[in-house]
Amino acid sequence: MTFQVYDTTLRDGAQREGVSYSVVDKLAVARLLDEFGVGFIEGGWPGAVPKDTEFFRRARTELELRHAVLVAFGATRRANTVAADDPQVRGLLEAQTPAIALVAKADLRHVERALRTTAKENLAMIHDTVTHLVAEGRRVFVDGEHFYDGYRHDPAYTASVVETALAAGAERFVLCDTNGGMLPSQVTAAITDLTDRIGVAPELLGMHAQNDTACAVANTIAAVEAGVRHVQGTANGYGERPGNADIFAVVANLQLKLGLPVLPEGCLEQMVRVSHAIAEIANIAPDTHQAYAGAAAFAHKAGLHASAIKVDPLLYNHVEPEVVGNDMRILVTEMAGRASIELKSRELGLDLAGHPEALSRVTNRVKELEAGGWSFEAADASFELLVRSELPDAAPVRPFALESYRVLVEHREDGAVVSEATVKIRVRGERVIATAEGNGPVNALDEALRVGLGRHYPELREFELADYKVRILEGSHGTGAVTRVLVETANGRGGGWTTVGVHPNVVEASWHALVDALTYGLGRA
Ligand SMILES: CC(=O)SCCNC(=O)CCNC(=O)[C@H](O)C(C)(C)COP(=O)(O)OP(=O)(O)OC[C@H]1O[C@@H](n2cnc3c(N)ncnc32)[C@H](O)[C@@H]1OP(=O)(O)O
Ligand SMILES: CC(=O)C(=O)O
Repeated sequence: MTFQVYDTTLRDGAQREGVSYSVVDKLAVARLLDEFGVGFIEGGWPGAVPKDTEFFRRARTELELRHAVLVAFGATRRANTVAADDPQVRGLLEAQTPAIALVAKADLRHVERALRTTAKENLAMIHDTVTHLVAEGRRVFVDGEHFYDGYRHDPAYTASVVETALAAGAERFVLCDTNGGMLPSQVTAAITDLTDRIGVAPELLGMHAQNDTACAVANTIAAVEAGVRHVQGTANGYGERPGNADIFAVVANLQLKLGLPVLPEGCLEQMVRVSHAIAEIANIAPDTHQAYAGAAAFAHKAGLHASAIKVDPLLYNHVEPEVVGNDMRILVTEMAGRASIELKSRELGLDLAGHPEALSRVTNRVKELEAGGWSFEAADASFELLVRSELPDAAPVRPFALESYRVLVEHREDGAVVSEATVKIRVRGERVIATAEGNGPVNALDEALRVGLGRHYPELREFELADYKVRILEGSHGTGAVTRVLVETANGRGGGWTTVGVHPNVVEASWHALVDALTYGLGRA
């Protein structure tokens, strides 16, 4: 039986607090999920949510899916009605999707207290709705809401819900951990007990796990290990409350750990791109530390890790990052050893392997500076300048020598605050004095430097101060507080670099970061 990867980013994922997709967003997310190779895309609840109705209407002409089947989601008919006459069920057919997912009550307490109907009528609601939709030519999935809680409370009744749905023609019965309270061992036990009790083939079952115990991915994998062959999840784990099973981690675990080829060839490598693109559309900052897809998923800080990675990257990576479209990165911090510095330098195109003394000097310097509040982790450009200054053949060309700088901040009578900076520098043998105004002292200093250097370095015009971050670091060991400044510079062609400066005085800290930014940028230009 074919393994089914079923995505519900556009339905359950849209139930996450703060997410609100437009129809255009939903179409774009569906295209991305298709590129990732999922087999099913649950697009929303037509008839209940107007945007979802519109999504399915536009999908008919605007979506060309290569891998996925579009699924409309809804509920069984209401109690004591006829499925064919239920407007909500009609809405599902009007979406004109090849497949429909029905949420059905699988916990007797919900039947009696939320639906306020009888055990028997709930089974009839499921049976009638499934047979009606199957007769209309639809593939039907039944999501058994609160399956696990219901199975604990009254296993015989919950098992009869599963039997009713499958007997009515449902393609899969999906075991939902709706409240997300299960642990993997409990999932395994329930599935084993259910299959023993009613003799259902586990391949006919699916798994839908909410993440309230932070076990959604683990619970999904446990279900697969118990024989389930349909998994549901959402991009980046978006979903109601803490979310859903992250479909990227689920699929990667299935392919790379259990050896199940659940995606078409070449699709797993799309993971990072698709994950980040969907985060962008959802307007949620990508989770740097997300397993597999996060920017830090293969980032190594500890010196000992780097020393083994130098021998073989797989000694400290559980898989090769490239298989999910990610990259390994070495972070340079106070925890770096010589191997970290060597590997990071290699990443930047600088070979320190043949310069053991320079390598030791850079390692010691990084440790010293980090102890004083510097941070090179996010400031590759400053790190590169530090390495280059230790390599005779690669030493950075300093574009100017400083004689002095001065910054004034003027609060005028009308409330305007203006900053003015003057720099006195030597550029290619010439003494230059330049003054400029800015909306703050750092902006004024940056402008004054550009005025002073502009005639000799016209390429400076392309550089732009893109971001500026300040952090006050509390003093320790009897030292005063220092200020750390990170400056991000854009090169006007979509690229950029980050530099760092540290000093008790914020202007001086900024000056260091600015000078590094210009030195690095001009060196590259
Ligand atoms: C576990 C999940 O996440 S399932 C997905 C849930 N998603 C959503 O709820 C998002 C979309 N929902 C909606 O737009 C609305 O809730 C609607 C259109 C579905 C229903 O809206 P309303 O008719 O105003 O009802 P309301 O939301 O207050 O209550 C739901 C009704 O559906 C009934 N119901 C709940 N589950 C089911 C079910 N599985 N089968 C049939 N009826 C159900 C409830 O008993 C309640 O009926 P009542 O009005 O007679 O009390
Ligand atoms: C269907 C669903 O989203 C749930 O039971 O959690």
